[in-house]
Amino acid sequence: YKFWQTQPVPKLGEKNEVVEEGPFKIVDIDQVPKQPGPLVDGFEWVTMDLTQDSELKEVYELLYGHFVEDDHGQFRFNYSVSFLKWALLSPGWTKEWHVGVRATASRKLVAFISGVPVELRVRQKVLHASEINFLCIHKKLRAKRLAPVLIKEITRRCYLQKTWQAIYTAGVVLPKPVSTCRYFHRSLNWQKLYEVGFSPMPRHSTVAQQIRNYKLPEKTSTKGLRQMEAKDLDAVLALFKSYMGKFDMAPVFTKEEIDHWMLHKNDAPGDRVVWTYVVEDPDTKEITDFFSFYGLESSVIGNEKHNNVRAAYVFYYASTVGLTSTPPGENEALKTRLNALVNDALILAKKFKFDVFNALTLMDNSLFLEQQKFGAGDGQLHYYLYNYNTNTIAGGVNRSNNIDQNCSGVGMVML
Ligand SMILES: CCCCCCCCCCCCCC(=O)SCCNC(=O)CCNC(=O)[C@H](O)C(C)(C)COP(=O)(O)OP(=O)(O)OC[C@H]1O[C@@H](n2cnc3c(N)ncnc32)[C@H](O)[C@@H]1OP(=O)(O)O
Ligand SMILES: Cc1c(COc2ccc(F)c(F)c2F)oc2cccc(OCCCNCc3cccnc3)c12
Repeated sequence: YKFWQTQPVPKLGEKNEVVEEGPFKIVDIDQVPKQPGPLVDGFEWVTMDLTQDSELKEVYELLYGHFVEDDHGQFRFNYSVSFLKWALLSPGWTKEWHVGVRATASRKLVAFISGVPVELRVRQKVLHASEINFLCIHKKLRAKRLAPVLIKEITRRCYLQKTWQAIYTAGVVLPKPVSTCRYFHRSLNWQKLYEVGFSPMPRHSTVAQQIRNYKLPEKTSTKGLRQMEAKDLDAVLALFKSYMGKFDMAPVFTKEEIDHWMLHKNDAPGDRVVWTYVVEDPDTKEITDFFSFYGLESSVIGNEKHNNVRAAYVFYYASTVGLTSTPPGENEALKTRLNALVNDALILAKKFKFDVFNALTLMDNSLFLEQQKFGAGDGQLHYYLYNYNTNTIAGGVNRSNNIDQNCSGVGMVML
């Protein structure tokens, strides 16, 4: 960790004594360089303009070929252009935080890192932070210590905008996870997941038996369930605010952010990214629950029958049933309600042709994962905070990496 031990982050290995939470360092903005640091010869810094479809397409192509793969190099995320627009042009975005590296001669985009602003509550403190994602270096430029250069550059640009903290996730262990969640998957199209090599055939089972095991009803069952509309914004905002208050770490969204992150715009060009449903009590007309999921494809590398897997990911949700101080693990009403809602979400995701429904062990997900037939994945997602000393937050898994019914303190879903 030659680079990370120079950074304002906790050291790995330090025993977890309780700390007073706060920044590691107070930054003097006058000391922050006004210009980027040097890049290796033949390459130059660029600030992307992602309002230009041509530049958005360049980021898409870079990520399509060079972003996160699974350990066996079988799958690679395939973030769509409309997904990247949604993720990177969110309320308060600035082009300064869309950082690229181009080869000077060819103009080819060879590296990228991004940030978008988020008001992030960590226990009782709200941080004006940057959500860092899409760090990507072309495969031909790997292992040249370019990542620390990119990280230092986006740090400089965040500091110049008086943003002293950041949140980021990674599948790799770095100094030092604030929380760790585990991947879970619920098959929707078992045969395809088997054919792409994602789902193994359990011993003594058959394709027919597996398909039967994951069969879902045609219709949803929750009374009053319907797609979210603009008229629901205030109700969803209020419900989100009170539900998310129970987690140690969660975003504080404005109405504009609920609109952006939850509401699909029917006239938006390109493929749909987010699906949000509300439950309207037929009598009181009150919005008692909502849930959402986002769509993200993974390219299948080297499979003659399929080149994509369509995955839906659990996004945010809330239920009035969960607004009690009862510990979630003891809130049978919440467990019942969430299982009904997620079962409906599975039915809807299958209707929208998703092959798999993915979830982490964060929020109150451990209340439905087993009952809804999610299987544990071999991936883990580590959460990190930059320049903020934080006591560990429960990630919904225990020391032996199994579901912890006491749920999780993580209420921040990263894309
Ligand atoms: C206040 C504002 C602050 C803003 C910034 C907050 C921090 C943001 C931090 C970034 C959040 C990103 C969130 C996401 O997007 S996570 C997804 C990251 N992207 C990928 O996995 C895509 C495929 N992989 C690649 O493109 C490259 O392998 C990357 C770019 C990942 C590393 O390139 P490369 O393989 O050519 O290595 P190097 O020789 O240049 O550099 C080696 C150094 O880099 C450290 N490394 C390796 N992987 C990661 C990683 N995922 N996060 C942080 N650090 C990482 C590594 O420990 C070593 O440092 P040290 O061990 O010597 O110390
Ligand atoms: C990723 C991921 C998986 C792997 O999913 C599949 C991969 C290939 C398949 F064929 C398939 F069917 C999958 F379900 O299962 C998950 C379950 C829960 C959450 C998951 O990813 C959380 C979103 C991660 N964002 C990408 C990322 C990762 C690391 C750093 N920055 C961004 C995942």
